[in-house]
Amino acid sequence: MVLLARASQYAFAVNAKLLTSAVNCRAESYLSNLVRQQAVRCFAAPLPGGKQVFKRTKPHLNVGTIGHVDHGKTTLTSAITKVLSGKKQAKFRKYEDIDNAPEEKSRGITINTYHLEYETDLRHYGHIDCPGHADYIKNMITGAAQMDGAILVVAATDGAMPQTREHLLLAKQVGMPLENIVVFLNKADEIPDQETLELVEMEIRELLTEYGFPGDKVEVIAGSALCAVEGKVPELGEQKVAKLLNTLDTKFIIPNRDLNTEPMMPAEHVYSIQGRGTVATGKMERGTFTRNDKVQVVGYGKDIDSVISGLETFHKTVEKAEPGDQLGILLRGLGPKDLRRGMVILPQGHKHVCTDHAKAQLYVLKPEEGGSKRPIANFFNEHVYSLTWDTGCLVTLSGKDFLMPGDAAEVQLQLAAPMFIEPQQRFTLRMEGKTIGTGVFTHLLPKLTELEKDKKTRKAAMRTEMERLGFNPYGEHMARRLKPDYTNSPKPDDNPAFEVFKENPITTSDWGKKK
Ligand SMILES: Nc1nc2c(ncn2[C@@H]2O[C@H](COP(=O)(O)OP(=O)(O)OP(=O)(O)O)[C@@H](O)[C@H]2O)c(=O)[nH]1
Repeated sequence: MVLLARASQYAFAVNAKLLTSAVNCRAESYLSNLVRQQAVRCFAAPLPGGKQVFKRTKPHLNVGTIGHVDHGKTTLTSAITKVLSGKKQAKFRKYEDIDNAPEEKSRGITINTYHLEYETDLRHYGHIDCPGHADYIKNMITGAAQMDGAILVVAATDGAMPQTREHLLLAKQVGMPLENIVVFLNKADEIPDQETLELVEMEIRELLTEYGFPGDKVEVIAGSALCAVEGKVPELGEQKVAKLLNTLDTKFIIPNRDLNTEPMMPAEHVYSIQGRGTVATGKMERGTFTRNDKVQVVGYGKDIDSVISGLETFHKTVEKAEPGDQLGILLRGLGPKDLRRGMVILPQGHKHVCTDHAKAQLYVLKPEEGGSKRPIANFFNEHVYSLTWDTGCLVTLSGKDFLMPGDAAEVQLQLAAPMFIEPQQRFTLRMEGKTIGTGVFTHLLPKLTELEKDKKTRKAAMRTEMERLGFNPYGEHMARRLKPDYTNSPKPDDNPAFEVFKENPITTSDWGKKK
């Protein structure tokens, strides 16, 4: 019996190690095969020695690289590990180790988020390298949901580009503290004159202020990630990366970590290990989990009971998972089809009720904020992103025919499935590859009835709306028909949704509290 337990312990330890390296890889189908193959091998030849235990010797913070495609996020991630590897505070990751999925290699872009750890003299960091390409914004959002702070990478050769703006908005939307941002003005090796660098810096500071960050106070570091990786021009490379790390250590605050509340972890990825169970990875939002805790996984209309049979962070066993930890939770008895990204792990006996219907305060972005020119009509179909989940949703308005870009209003969202929602939880609305609105859920409403969910009922409601208005408000031409008039657009001071984003961000400790 003891042997069996030992064997299974080894198997999980080794599987989990391989799994964590799998977590670090990015093509999921490729990975699940890899994990399965390796799992079989591990059972056959368990390695002696077990697993290292994660020791909390330094405060932990989750940071990540965000910014426009090709501005150098992955190169900077690699550069950080190179600089710290010299002090044995990180394992050096080459560029190819980070963008290692076949499609990433062939296209030369990041598609999935990549998680790694490093430490400085003062802190332990979980680092998430996010994709910059607009097509992979979903992965960026789930990656950003786990960050406590962001390194905005802007190529000095290009300046601010569309995803620089969109990532700033999304970073803010996930609720990271506003002071936890630093700008790395990359590719400074290609800019011969100081004046150009200063101009780009000014532009970025204005942009930060526009999005509600303290633009005049944020540290902007002009340097070159490539020089740091290649060990050239240290005053642009290594020294600037060291300065960046110093900023993370000294300027970034550690958000309030609430240990004494009901635990909650949204799953960012799900991996299955044949014969052992399923692992959900993600950031522990609040409370604590330990091995053998009885849990329930909720979301997408499911609630499934399980038991935590293993907890890991960055290849090491965790005895007690705490808020902020980037975890892999092995869930006993669950298959790969039981779980999916976006589901949330709660303790059994929790009081949370998932719903597919909620009231929210929505701000519709203007085109110059990265939004669309199209107004949002009643019964409009969009896609909503919150925590690590995303699903289709229908927007209903009250007392208004349309929401124009620049408008803020109370709306109701009818989701395609019951999801984990709490008052004050932030969300993003996207349509046709564009972020068109941001908001916060304010009230949970009772689940939709079968009649309300019925497609025919919804189509009939849209038809009635068209008849009432005397035209079709759902087509693309609406942007031409209803020209937004920004003279009536609420100013930041009287715009309640905008205010929500301006005020102090919600900390993890607020999330469990019912307002
Ligand atoms: N000259 C110069 N080139 C750089 C620098 N940093 C990165 N690059 C180059 O810029 C290109 C893009 O770099 P990546 O690190 O892949 O950019 P990214 O932002 O991670 O791209 P995505 O993840 O796909 O959004 C690569 O060819 C890098 O070698 C730098 O400091 N100077």
